[in-house]
Amino acid sequence: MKLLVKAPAKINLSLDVLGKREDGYHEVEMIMTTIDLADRLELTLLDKDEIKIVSHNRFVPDDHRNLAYQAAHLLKHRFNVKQGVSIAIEKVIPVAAGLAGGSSDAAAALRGLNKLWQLGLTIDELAEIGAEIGSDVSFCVYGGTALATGRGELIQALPAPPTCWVILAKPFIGVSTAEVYRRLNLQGIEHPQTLGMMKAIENQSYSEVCAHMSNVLESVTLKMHPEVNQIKEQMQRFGADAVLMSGSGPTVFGLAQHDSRMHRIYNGLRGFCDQVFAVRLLGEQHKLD
Ligand SMILES: C[C@@](CO)(OP(=O)(O)O)[C@H](O)COP(=O)(O)OP(=O)(O)OC[C@H]1O[C@@H](n2ccc(N)nc2=O)[C@H](O)[C@@H]1O
Ligand SMILES: Nc1ncnc2c1ncn2[C@@H]1O[C@H](COP(=O)(O)OP(=O)(O)O)[C@@H](O)[C@H]1O
Repeated sequence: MKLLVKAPAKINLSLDVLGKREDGYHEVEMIMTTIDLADRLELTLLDKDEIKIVSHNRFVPDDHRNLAYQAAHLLKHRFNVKQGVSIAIEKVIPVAAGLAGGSSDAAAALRGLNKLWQLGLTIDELAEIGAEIGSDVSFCVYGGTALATGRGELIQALPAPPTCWVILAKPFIGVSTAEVYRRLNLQGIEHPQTLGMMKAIENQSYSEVCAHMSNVLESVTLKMHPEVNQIKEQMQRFGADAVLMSGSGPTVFGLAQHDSRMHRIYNGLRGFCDQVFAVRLLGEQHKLD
C-alpha cells in the first residue's frame, strides 16, 4: 500500500525572541504561515521491519538523521508497529534555508503514517509528538497560519493573511539554526509587534501586514552573510511591498499583490540567486492531505 503526502514550506511573517530558557532553547513569538512550495513524500508499507529513506538530494540525509525517519521511528516504537515503511522524499524546498523543509517532511510523515499504520491519533496528538522531533514540527503538522510560542511548539491558529504573491530567493549558502540562536545578542534588539501583526491579519489589511513584518534573527544572519542583505535590497528595488528573511535564513521573501510586480521581482532576482520561486500563501489552517 502507498500514500502520497505533501509537505509545504513555511515563512515567518514575524519572529521575536523573548529570552533564553534554562533548557538552552529560546522563548519565541512567531507568526508563521505555509506557502505553496512543497516536498512530496511517497510512503510505502514494507513487510520487512525497517524504515527506509529514499532521497536523491545530496543535502538530505538518508538515515536516522533525516527528520522524516525520526518521525517514523518515534511512531513505530511508541505504538509498537510491526510493519516497516519506505519514505521516498521528492525535495522541492531548499535545504537549510529557514523554510522548515525537514520539519515539514517529519510532519507529513506523522500525518501519513497515522493513516497507513491506522494509529487513530488526533492532529493535536500528532503535533505533540512532532515537538519531540523539532520546535517547528508541531506548526507543520497543522499548517495554515498560526501564532507559535514557547520554543515554537505551542500553536494558536490564526485566520488566513490577505491574498498575495510570495517571491522567495535563496543564496547559495546554508545557515545553521543553532548557530544563529547562539550568536543572537538579546541586548538592544528591536522587538517586532506581534500583536500588531495578528490584528493586521484579522483585519485583512495587506498594508498593515507589510508594515509589521520583522525578524530579530536578521541581526545575526545579515552580519554573517552580507549577501542576504544584498538580496533584500534587490527585492526592494524590483518593487516588493515588504521584504524579510525567513526564520534563521538565508532565504529572503518579498510580498507583492499584482501579477506584473511578481513577474518583475521574480525575473529580476533570477540573475542573482540560484533558487528563486514565486508562490501563493496556503492561508488558513486546513486539512492537509
Ligand atoms: C528559526 C526557526 C523559526 O521558525 O526556523 P528555521 O530557520 O530553522 O526554519 C525555528 O525557531 C527553528 O526551529 P527548528 O529548526 O525546528 O529548531 P530545533 O531543531 O528545535 O532546534 C535547533 C537548535 O536551534 C536552537 N533553538 C531552536 C528553537 C528555539 N526556540 N530556540 C533555540 O535556541 C537550539 O540551539 C536548538 O538546538
Ligand atoms: N527531510 C529533510 N529534509 C531536509 N533536511 C533535512 C531533512 N532531515 C534532516 N535534515 C537536516 O536538517 C538540516 C536543516 O534542514 P531544513 O529543515 O531544510 O532547514 P531549516 O531548519 O533552516 O528550515 C539540513 O542541513 C539537513 O542535514
